[in-house]
Amino acid sequence: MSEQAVRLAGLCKAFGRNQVLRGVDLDLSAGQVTVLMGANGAGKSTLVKILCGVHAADSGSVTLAGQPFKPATPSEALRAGIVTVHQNINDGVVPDLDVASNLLLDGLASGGGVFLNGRKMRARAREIAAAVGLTIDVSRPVAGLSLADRQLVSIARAMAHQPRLLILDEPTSSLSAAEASRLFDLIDSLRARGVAILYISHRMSDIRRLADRIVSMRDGRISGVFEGPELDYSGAVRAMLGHEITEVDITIPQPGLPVLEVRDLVLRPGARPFSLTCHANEVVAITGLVGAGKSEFASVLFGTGEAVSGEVRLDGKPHRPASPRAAIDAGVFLSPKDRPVNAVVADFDILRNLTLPFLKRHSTAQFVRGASELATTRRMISEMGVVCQSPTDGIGTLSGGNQQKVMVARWMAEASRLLLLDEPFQGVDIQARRDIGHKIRETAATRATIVFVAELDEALEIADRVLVMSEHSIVGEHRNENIDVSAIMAQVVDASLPSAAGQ
Ligand SMILES: Nc1ncnc2c1ncn2[C@@H]1O[C@H](COP(=O)(O)OP(=O)(O)OP(=O)(O)O)[C@@H](O)[C@H]1O
Repeated sequence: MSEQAVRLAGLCKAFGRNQVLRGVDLDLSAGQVTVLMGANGAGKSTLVKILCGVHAADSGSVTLAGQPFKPATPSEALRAGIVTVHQNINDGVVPDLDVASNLLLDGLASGGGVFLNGRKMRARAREIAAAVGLTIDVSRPVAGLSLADRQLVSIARAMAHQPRLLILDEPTSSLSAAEASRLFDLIDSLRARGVAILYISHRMSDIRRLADRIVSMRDGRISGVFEGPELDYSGAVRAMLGHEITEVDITIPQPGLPVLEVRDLVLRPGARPFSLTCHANEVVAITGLVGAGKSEFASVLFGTGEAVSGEVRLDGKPHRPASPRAAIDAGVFLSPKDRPVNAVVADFDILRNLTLPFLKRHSTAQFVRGASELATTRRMISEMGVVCQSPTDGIGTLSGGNQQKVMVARWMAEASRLLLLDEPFQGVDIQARRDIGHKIRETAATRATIVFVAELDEALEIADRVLVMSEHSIVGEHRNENIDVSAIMAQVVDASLPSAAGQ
């Protein structure tokens, strides 16, 4: 039996009238990875925020190595050895500072600052970065880094401490497969050194790779604990949902008329030209590695990027939007990836966030506009299963996954010709993924052509066709019937292989 590092007993927490934690009892052991699973809004991040000193519990207790533990601030928790990598990436870094300052910040703040000059600081920062396998110019400002690199900086920063408990809240959602695998190796080595690890994720592949034990949470309570040599993954999912997962029904329709026609498009100098056609009522997925050019393609269609050459037509007419506004007016909508950074307006409520792009379309009379916005918002909250108290809740009071649902819903509330969804399943739980998948198919069947960017397993769950992108070009196209997954995987990693099906 491993040594018990942290014990939570009867933890309760409410925000106003919203009782979020309802008596959580949980033990975390040294040298063990406990995966915490729970639907969006179940209370996972709130639990984490109590452990790391962001929130205080209303009642209940935490014991750390046998001693009562009630951190009043995040730095107090950090000094006690509780290291947290948060879901919202900006919680773990200071974007205005450079990488070196971010990596050394906690030492400096706690009086451990012995770094007299910039050269020594940078050398120490490089050491910290190298310890987690991060190779990056440490004098670069964090604000200019990709989300994945920012996350690695926040992880490296956390590793600079001697963690007793390491908490990772959905750490892989914006990492490439190679970056995620590096993180998993790191977790393995920390586990071997006796660190207790609490890992929160909606990704089954992460869970299967890492879990020694799975704890399911539902409605603010622990609803199941699964351990032993054979972990019961389906049992854990059932315990977190309270029911079986409902699957998306895909009946692939005969393609309608062409809506989007792309001819000999070159996304970057030197990239291979590609062509494709997407038809009315079709659901098309694009999959590929991080950096393959999927988001760049979407940005060309949405007027935020430009191709080197080639032609795009929408309903037979040339489509070269000079701005997102021009794209929206032509009926092309884009829900960008990394929505916490790229889309959420933190100061607005759900209603304003949801209706923001369409303010002009709602009636000009103030009271009518209010009523129609409210009705749309209520409908989307219900259809997407957003867990909230009211449409006028501040967006920041929603759980991460529920914010994501609102941002995807934003673009499904109005009719479009072509709806582009970049990573619509980032941060959402397994049932929400099916619900959004269902909504995508329903929207396509009634009023749009949908092109979405996703992981292969997500693509196969809901798309009519799967396109593979590599090195800024489409290298494979597969109708989602009797699909050969290994052939797609080969194309994902090797652009030189021939396409399994022609255009
Ligand atoms: N600062 C806050 N003010 C008000 N309500 C909040 C606040 N933070 C969280 N909540 C509410 O607490 C509930 C649980 O949110 P929490 O972020 O803990 O969920 P979660 O399980 O981490 O979900 P996800 O998988 O979506 O990240 C939600 O209903 C959310 O609206």
